[in-house]
Amino acid sequence: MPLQNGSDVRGVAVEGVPGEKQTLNATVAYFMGCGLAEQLAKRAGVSTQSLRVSIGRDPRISGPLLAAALAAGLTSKGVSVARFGYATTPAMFMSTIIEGYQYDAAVMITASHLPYNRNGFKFFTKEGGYEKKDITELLALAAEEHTAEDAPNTAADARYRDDAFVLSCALHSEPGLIEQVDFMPVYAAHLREIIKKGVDHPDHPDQPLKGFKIVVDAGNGSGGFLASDVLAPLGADTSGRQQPNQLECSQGTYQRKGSQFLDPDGWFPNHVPNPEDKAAMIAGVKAVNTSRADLGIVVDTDVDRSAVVAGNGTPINSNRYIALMSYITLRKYSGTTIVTDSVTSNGLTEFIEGLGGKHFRYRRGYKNVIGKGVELNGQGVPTELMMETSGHGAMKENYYLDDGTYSASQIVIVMVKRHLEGLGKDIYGSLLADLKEPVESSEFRLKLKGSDFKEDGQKILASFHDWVQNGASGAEGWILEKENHEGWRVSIDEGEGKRGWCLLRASLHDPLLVLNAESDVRGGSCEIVRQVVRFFEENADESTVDSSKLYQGCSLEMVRH
Ligand SMILES: O=P(O)(O)OC[C@H]1O[C@H](O)[C@H](O)[C@@H](O)[C@@H]1O
Repeated sequence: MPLQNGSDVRGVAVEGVPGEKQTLNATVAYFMGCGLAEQLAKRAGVSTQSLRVSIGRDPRISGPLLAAALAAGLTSKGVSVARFGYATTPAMFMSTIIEGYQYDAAVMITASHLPYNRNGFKFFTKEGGYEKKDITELLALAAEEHTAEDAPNTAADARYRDDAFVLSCALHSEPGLIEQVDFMPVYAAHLREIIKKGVDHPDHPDQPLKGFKIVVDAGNGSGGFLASDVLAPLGADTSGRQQPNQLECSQGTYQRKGSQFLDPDGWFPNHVPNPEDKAAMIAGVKAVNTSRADLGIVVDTDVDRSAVVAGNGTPINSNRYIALMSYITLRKYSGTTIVTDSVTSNGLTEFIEGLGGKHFRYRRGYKNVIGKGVELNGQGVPTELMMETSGHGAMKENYYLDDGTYSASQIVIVMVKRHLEGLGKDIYGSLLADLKEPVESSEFRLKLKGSDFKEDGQKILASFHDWVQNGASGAEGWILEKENHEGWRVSIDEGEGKRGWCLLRASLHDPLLVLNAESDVRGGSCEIVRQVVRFFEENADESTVDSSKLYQGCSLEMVRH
């Protein structure tokens, strides 16, 4: 897809800097590369000439330009660069680990599940993803380079003409330092080994998935290789229906239904690849139902998030996905702690505790969730799984890597092993029977209007705390949860032994307050929201927050289970 004067590369976010959306273009990517060269060389105590960095990208339309600019910045300092083309975020990290490759650092160009015109960089060394402090240091180094006298003098004029800028950089960079590397087949082989070892099939160890139909919905992101290069070579039927009379007519040709949207297309023409997105999950369910598959796998653009669909068509994302991964983890590591984000259902805690595990309900943000797991292990608290309702999940045994591929592989392994034990192919009814789900759940995102939105949001949250604690009218039977790591989660007595909850918190990245509510009774979610409306009417100034969404009726944003 041709780029138009770089207009498509605006609004880039650098992962790891919550709330500070960078307006990056190729010029900035170039300087990011210069900064990265310097930062890594300093850390490793080696010259930039001996550094090796890999760059991958998802199919987002401005990816090639940003990759070229980043590579030009790195090579201008003498760093060797490997360009992988389409890749996934977990694959990029693994390029720092897998023998024979072991790059000093890896960069993924992606904005995860966000639309085609958004971009971000994710940086890795073999120690893991960059933390906020690493990004801050990198941005400072990049900014220094930007203002340095020896910066290419074309930068200023070309700022808004990124393609021209990249071209001029390319002319100055040393092509001998850039190598095109076909890494994804290596990574796919690594994943196949994980599944083979995990299943350890007594009869056909190299084809452990023979006899299973598994379909993938990659949403035209980078995850299509899972069907063709991982599952199919292991013996799975990834196409679905076998009978000619069941083929579906599409655009005049008969096609086998099954895995879908496998080809990378940065415009995401079918649905945004995102397991949190209803359209994406509906598409995954449809693929499983029409192909009568045993399992469906739905991934986001860069495949650090995933969800699955059970053979009976039940979508397993959010709380259900965490529950399933908790079951798998607790079978291997009994009694372990599982860290999740803050909006998980009460039923999930009961489920984890029922299996003998401990649930640490922390904050939103996968980096926060994983970081807490690392911290707990450091303190001697065994913590094997860290997972968000968004589909981000990491296991200690997998380098604490936020890896949707690994989670989905674990589910494939368990399904096959259970089948070998004579327990059938079902992974829903039998494994999640004890997971209590709320009757209703809802989420409302309320805009903070002012320039001091952070402060305004904190003030509103403080009043909400007092409003609940003082038992204000409307908040009778509302009790602040004992552990609150962001905003205020309230446990709500709904009568007859039933309990709902709501959480009011500030969004991680945007000027928003977010209200989540779950209820154990029909109409209960609306009732909770009605009380929160009362709180806003009495305590929040209309000029600082737009709470009108709450009035627009619960029905719009409420999901009935
Ligand atoms: O705080 P919010 O606006 O709900 O967003 C929070 C979410 O932002 C992104 O999607 C991150 O990838 C998630 O890890 C995080 O949980």
